[in-house]
Amino acid sequence: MRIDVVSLFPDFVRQSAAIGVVGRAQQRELLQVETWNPRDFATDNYRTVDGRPFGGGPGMVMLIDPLRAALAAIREAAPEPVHVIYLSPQGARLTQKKVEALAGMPRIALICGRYEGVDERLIEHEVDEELSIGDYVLSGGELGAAVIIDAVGRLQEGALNDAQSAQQDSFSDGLLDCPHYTRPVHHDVWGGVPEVLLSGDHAAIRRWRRKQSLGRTWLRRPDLLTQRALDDESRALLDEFRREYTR
Ligand SMILES: CN(C)c1ccccc1CNc1ccc(C(N)=O)cn1
Repeated sequence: MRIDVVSLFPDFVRQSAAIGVVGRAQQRELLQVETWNPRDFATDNYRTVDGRPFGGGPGMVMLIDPLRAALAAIREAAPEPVHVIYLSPQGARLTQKKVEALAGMPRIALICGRYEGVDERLIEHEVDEELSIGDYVLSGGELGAAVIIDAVGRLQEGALNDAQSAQQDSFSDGLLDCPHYTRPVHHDVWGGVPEVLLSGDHAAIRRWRRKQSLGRTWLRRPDLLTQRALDDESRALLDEFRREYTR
């Protein structure tokens, strides 16, 4: 998969994508991340990328033409069609479901706004999808781009080893993860570890973990539970958790 990022701070995006699982995915050519600076596509001597807002008011707006030229260069750089995403607080909330959809695409382009954002006509004519990583205001879209690169990059076939993909699965079935423990078995300040995890009874351990994931999701993110039907076994485990919880 190829991801092209349009940003006034290309180093930030490139360096964050060079680290860890995503960096390794790039080395293995499972993922390609390219950055494009709109300033390199500005045609005036001052390499201007922003303009004063029509209608007045504070701040600046990113100009259409440098962005449009960068997108044209992106399209020209490889044959596959490009799905163009604009990161902004006005976008649809990014979810794992959306990440999985993006991870299956041959190419995406991520446009990172700075200042007060970009001219609406660029969004109207060039952007396929506006996405937000959460309901908060950042100085630019680059952190959103880094989030998408990471979430999509780790889903590329071969990016994760077995342990990591198991961890991915525990989140991906729409539930929160269960608690995890490691040595010491008995911590002199914070005590012990749930007995079942020391029992060696792998069926009981699987059951306990599933019950904890269901229970935690019910306690902390009940909204996630309404989004997915529970099979009979999960329903029974959750009922058991709830009975024990209120006791
Ligand atoms: C300057 N701002 C507010 C702005 C306005 C419009 C577009 C881009 C930006 C850049 N900032 C962003 C970008 C994304 C998110 C998000 N929640 O995904 C938060 N902030």
